[in-house]
Amino acid sequence: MSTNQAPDGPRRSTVRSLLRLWPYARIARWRIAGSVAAALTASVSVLAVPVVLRRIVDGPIADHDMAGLWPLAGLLLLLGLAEAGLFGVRRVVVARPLARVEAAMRGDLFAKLQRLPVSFHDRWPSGQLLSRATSDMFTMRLFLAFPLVFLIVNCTVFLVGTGLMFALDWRLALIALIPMGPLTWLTHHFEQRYSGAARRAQDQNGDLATVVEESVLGIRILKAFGRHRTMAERFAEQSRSLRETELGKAGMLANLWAVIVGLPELALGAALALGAVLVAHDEMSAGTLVAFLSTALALRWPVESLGWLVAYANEAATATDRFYEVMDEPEPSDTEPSDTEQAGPGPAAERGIRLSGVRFRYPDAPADSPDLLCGIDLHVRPGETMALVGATGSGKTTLTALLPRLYEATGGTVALDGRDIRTIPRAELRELVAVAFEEPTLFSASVAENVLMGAPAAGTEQLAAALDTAQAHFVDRLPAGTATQVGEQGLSLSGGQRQRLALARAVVGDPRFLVLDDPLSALDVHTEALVEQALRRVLDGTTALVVAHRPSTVMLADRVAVLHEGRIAAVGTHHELLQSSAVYRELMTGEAAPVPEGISTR
Ligand SMILES: Nc1ncnc2c1ncn2[C@@H]1O[C@H](COP(=O)(O)OP(=O)(O)OP(=O)(O)O)[C@@H](O)[C@H]1O
Repeated sequence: MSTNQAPDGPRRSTVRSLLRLWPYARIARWRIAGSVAAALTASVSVLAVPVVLRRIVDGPIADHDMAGLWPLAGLLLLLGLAEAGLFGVRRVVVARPLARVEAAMRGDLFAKLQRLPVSFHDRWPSGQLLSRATSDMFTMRLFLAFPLVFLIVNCTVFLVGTGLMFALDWRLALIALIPMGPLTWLTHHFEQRYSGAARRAQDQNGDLATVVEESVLGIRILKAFGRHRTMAERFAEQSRSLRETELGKAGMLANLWAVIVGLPELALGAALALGAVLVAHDEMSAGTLVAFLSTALALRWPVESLGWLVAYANEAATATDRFYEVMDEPEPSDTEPSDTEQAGPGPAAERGIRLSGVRFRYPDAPADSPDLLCGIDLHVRPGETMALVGATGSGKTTLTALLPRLYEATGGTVALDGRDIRTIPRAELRELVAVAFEEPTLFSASVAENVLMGAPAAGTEQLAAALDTAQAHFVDRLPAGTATQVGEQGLSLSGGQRQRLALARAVVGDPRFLVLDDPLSALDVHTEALVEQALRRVLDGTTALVVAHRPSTVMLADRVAVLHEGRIAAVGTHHELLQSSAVYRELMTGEAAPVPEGISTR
């Protein structure tokens, strides 16, 4: 799916999208209602001004009664103060709870991202997710704080003010309202066009975040290859597209604004001219004309604000859509096992890891390509270490990712100790199977926190043992030992050091099943030998599948499985396979002919 395009299909309804904010907005419903009440009272007090003005003009001013003027002038002042005070109250009432709403939405989005399968993250650029968790959240919060309140308040004020104008003089009111028809049509038309542009801008914002993130994370490569200029150009281009979309939005809004402001002014001018004629013919009092004028002026803001309120509502609806595009993603099912399935390990023959007829293809693989894995049958006996070898790109990493259900097999079954992994609760499965990938990922946390991620309940002794197994003694020389913070993604450590910490993380929980994806690839020969020695002890007590590229890693295993063209082509010991499997021989030695007995393959 393209994540930087508005989804196709029927045009979405702004109102329906905004209604989806309710589950979160309800956290602050009373505060929002209080805010609406305060703003409404303030606005209605503004509408009381023309009524008082009429009394002043037709009363004390017409009668030259100064004594009668002061109380009414005092009332005007009070109305002004009430309006200012209530608008202040509105801001205070709503600010804090809306920060809570935003925090709740962001928390749910983050939790959802953690639960979504790896295949989702393969599809979605991280910048798109980042912008949904930041700028979109801000847009939604701001909408609840201001535009939502003003949409309700301004519509109410408009209706009350219109009623007041009709009560003052229906002829003038009719003239003043003539522009409403064209304005309604125009706003509807604007909303349709603006929503497309708003979506485009928010998606482009996400793309821009992706470029920034990639260039920051890949800064070493960019510098080393002198590609920072190319990246800067890419950034400038994305930034230009975003600017053009934003300018387009501003242009649309400016055009609407010109009509929204201009048309009512013309109508008001015509109403005033008629009013002046009526006053001259004594068919209307001067006070009524003043009151009508000030009512019409008080309605200017509600009408003029319509453009940006509709625009902002649209942005918030788009942000809501983008938020729910992630929240609505189906999560992998975590089937609760039945009693029989929970009964524990199956028969002895079924113990260990068993893959039967396992098929797999990536969702975005070309339709005419064969499955990457097309019928894998493999049994790793309990306590056995099985090495998995195969040409580069043959699917070894993919196969290992099926065990902890990072990807779901598209056919066949994977069973651990006789239990289909789809029936094992995910949390339990992740405890049973520990993994270390070729690309070791560390987090901005201490060494200890990174390693203990593999077994949160483990103590310092297990931590030390795991570091020892992984030959990660370099930790002792770090400034604060295991409490040393490793930089973002562990970039302050060398590749080999990161790999050893990842290995320690995999073994710290003493897992029942261990999956290692070429765990020693970044180590020098000396360290590799030391890690191998220690690893041998760990592998003795566990059932393991180890992806191996080099004979030295293969030597850790009891048996070797050869992955070739989506199937297990051969299984046997290293020496057996050197004799019997041409594919294996070629992989290990680069030669297809049998290797004479006694010749080392290292
Ligand atoms: N997330 C993904 N989405 C789509 N295709 C993928 C994805 N990950 C890997 N592939 C493709 O699947 C194939 C197998 O990849 P995999 O990483 O499993 O191979 P491998 O045998 O581990 O390779 P290597 O020995 O180089 O590590 C490759 O052709 C790769 O392009």
